[in-house]
Amino acid sequence: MSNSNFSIEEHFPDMWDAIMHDWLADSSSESPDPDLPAISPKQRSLLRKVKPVGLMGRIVVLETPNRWTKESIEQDLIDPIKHVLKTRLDLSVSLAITSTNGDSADSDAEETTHGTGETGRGTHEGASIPQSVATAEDLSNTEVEQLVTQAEEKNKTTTEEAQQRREHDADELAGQYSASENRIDPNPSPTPRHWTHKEQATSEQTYRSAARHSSPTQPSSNFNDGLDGDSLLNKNYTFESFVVGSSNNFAAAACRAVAEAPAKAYNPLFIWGESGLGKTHLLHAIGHYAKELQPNMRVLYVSSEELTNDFINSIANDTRESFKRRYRNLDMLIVDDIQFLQNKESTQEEFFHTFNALHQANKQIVLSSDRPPRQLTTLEDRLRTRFEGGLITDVQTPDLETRIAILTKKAESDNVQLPEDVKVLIASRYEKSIRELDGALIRVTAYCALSHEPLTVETAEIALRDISPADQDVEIVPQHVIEVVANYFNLTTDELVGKGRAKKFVQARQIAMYLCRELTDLSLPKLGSSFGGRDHTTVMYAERRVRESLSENKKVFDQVQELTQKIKSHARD
Ligand SMILES: Nc1ncnc2c1ncn2[C@@H]1O[C@H](COP(=O)(O)OP(=O)(O)OP(=O)(O)O)[C@@H](O)[C@H]1O
Repeated sequence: MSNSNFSIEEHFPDMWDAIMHDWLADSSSESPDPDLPAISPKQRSLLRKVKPVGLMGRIVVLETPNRWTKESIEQDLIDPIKHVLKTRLDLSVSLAITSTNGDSADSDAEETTHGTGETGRGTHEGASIPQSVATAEDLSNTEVEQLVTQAEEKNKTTTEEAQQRREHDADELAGQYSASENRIDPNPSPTPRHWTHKEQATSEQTYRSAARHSSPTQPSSNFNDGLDGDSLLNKNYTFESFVVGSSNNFAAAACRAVAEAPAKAYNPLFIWGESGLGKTHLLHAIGHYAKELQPNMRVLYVSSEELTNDFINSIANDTRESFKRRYRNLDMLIVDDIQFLQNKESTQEEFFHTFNALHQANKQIVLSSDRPPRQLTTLEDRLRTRFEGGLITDVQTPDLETRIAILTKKAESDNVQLPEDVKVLIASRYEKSIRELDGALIRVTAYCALSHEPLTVETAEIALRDISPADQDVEIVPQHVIEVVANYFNLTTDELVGKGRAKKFVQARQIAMYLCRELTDLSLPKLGSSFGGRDHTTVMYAERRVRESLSENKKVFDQVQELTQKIKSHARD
């Protein structure tokens, strides 16, 4: 098999991570994909505990931390998981679930179903495993255990191979893939699915995406966008990956101090600054570093939106006590984007008590916002005063040198060879937000990979033409974007911003949200309200989804480029 062939088995753990991540994000979004089954909070928490061991033939081998989780998944989630894998990978599979604490033997399969003729038997790479089974129950316990061993062995080998390949593959760019029996989608649909994009991706890009989910040398173990266990910390956001410059050195130093001496240095620590300047990154970095220094530390990162949802659910499900336990039995509580608590009175009330309980117990609290506490005018005074009681620090727009350093770091971590002059070009154009800087880097590398062009200033110019700040004197408002995108996809503007969940609406809507985020300066909540009063998290989700597709799918890339041009000329008219 050529190095550039795409094998589902080889990439299965990463694909599982990405698919589950999407499913979870989708299930809490306001306009969930109708193709994905709805899941309850309990099912979400169960899914988070599943580790993909591998894909063996048509059997997906999954590991759970204990028997209870395993049994609950078998009871509640087998069919939804199969459905999602079928939808996303066009793969009909059965699931073999095990638990790590050795109790799988008494909880899994029905020995009696064996040899009935219903269950096909075959060999896979010399090992005796079932080829087609209707459900996980068709497997015996011994077979499940065998599968786990085989899948782990296989993972080990493919991970090593992948690592070697990556070292040689930097120049194997888009298009150099060929058909194989393991191709994901032999009949690509007119609207490509996420993993169809992967087929088109370069081996380098495949790993770029994989690297975002797992360490390059380790099999992936967790799907939540690289989220780390119960703390919900994103593994990519560490101090090591954070570039310190004059715009953020005070904030970064305060964050380190808090991680090194929680509840001693500054409590609470309040970080504020405009969108895309690294607040969230720093919050996660504090959590990681604190846990590195004190592994038993109980750290929790939540956005204020999640905090609000948790609180509302605790009322709806009558689980106030467990809410309190979750938030008060912590050593460090990190709450992002606290400005979204404004106008949410009961959540503010509850948070006030949580804050007091933690503070009095000498536990660390870290908060972020898009503005300083005194400008959180609709927040209750007593909360604002609490926030002002610790250290307040801000992050500012980075200078050119820092922006170049950030690009260098990002390119390195994505295994992209970025020439110095291209770095300077991008860094000197995108000054206001590091998210924008990253977006520009993605457009440039995606353009070169997808069009087989070398990465040069000339190709970067072409890739960035439509988002060049030279055009930023044109004022674009969401209505421009909505009209142009609706027209482009043959929809009415009402359909575009409406509640329709058919794929054609959802995809066009997500692209429109992405373009609004890129081409306007409006805040997430404002954009949410431009799209039929949706929540800001829906816009965030749409943005992430389109960003991912952009670097992996030529069709989406071209659509976004073309639409950008059309929107700008529409705004000029
Ligand atoms: N100094 C930095 N070094 C490396 N990457 C950075 C730095 N600052 C920001 N980033 C990256 O820029 C992107 C946006 O940063 P982040 O999400 O932390 O911004 P934010 O200030 O929380 O924005 P928002 O208020 O919109 O949530 C992330 O991918 C982050 O890793």
